[in-house]
Amino acid sequence: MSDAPRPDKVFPVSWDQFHRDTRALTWRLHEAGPFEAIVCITRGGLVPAAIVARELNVRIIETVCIASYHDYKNQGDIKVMKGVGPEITSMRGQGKGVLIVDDLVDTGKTARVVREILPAAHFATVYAKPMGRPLVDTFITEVSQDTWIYFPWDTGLSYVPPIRAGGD
Ligand SMILES: O=P(O)(O)OC[C@H]1O[C@H](OP(=O)(O)OP(=O)(O)O)[C@H](O)[C@@H]1O
Ligand SMILES: Nc1nc2[nH]cnc2c(=O)[nH]1
Ligand SMILES: [Mg+2]
Repeated sequence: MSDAPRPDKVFPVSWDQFHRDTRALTWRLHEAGPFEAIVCITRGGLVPAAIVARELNVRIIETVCIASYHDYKNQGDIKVMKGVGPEITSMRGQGKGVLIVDDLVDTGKTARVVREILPAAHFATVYAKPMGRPLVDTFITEVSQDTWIYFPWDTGLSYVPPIRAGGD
């Protein structure tokens, strides 16, 4: 018996879908900008940040390194392992003109911590769950709170049994 997680609902996302969703996010951000710099929340924010930076032609990219989920669905204390550097903090107005990018917002705990660091920055995620949604300025797709999103970098192709077992 596999001890793989069995979530209530799952939302698997392919590379292709992730790229399309992030591009759609970027169209909205293009209207909300311009942005001088991107701060991505590692590690999940690295992938959308690369796509957004390419589309919006942003060359200054900083990381804020945060860990909270030790394993599937178990969130511990938020640990800021690396904050943002002086290139970002010395910018005018507490993050004005800075775009924060993450893959998703769930409970909003991570977003809250990063917003404290850069209160005037624009916060964008590709996906949002209801609890975290108020903390995000721009997102593309909302999923229910009891849904677990599987990103393409966390998954691989595998056999799926038919919906009706056996058959005759
Ligand atoms: O809204 P919250 O409940 O705080 O959850 C959202 C955060 O959880 C995930 O990161 P995680 O801490 O799992 O680290 P990772 O990005 O390195 O996978 C995700 O990438 C978000 O950053
Ligand atoms: N992969 C993934 N990480 C998360 N961290 C918090 N919520 C989620 C989720 O739904 N999927
Ligand atoms: Mg993350």
